[in-house]
Amino acid sequence: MSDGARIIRIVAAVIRNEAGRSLLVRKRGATMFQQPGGKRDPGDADELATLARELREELGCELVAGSARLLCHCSASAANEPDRRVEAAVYTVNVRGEIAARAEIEELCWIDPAAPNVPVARLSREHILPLLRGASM
Ligand SMILES: Nc1nc2c([nH]c(=O)n2[C@H]2C[C@H](O)[C@@H](COP(=O)(O)OP(=O)(O)OP(=O)(O)O)O2)c(=O)[nH]1
Repeated sequence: MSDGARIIRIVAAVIRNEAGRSLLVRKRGATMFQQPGGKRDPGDADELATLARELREELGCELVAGSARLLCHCSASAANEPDRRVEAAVYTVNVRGEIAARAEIEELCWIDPAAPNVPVARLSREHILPLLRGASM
């Protein structure tokens, strides 16, 4: 596989509640929890359009316009495809509406970024959760 084919580009969301816990999702058939989000579709105007669409599809909630802040760009081996790397643009966002597992999402979990009590995919565990520790963004 060429280097380009090995890379999966995604846009990912950090959603936090009042207690500072962060929302992770587990897809059907997967064991690891990861950030809500996904790959850009050809019809998406930009990264935030991708994020808004994925949040609607996966969680049934709406991205609050103007709330997204770029947290980081990061990369790790992909959770569900070990021979590939995932490269992510990660945004902290506010959402509106009730959050519920939809489509291919089997389980939701609000974790303490400093002490997740579920198995967490590498991108989140190594790069994203460390940025959230002690911060109540
Ligand atoms: N969404 C998301 N994907 C992640 C994370 N960490 C990580 O390794 N991945 C991997 C899992 C998958 O191999 C790939 C993303 O694929 P995906 O299946 O979530 O994206 P998608 O919803 O757009 O895909 P698709 O079902 O439309 O094909 O990136 C993460 O925190 N969030």
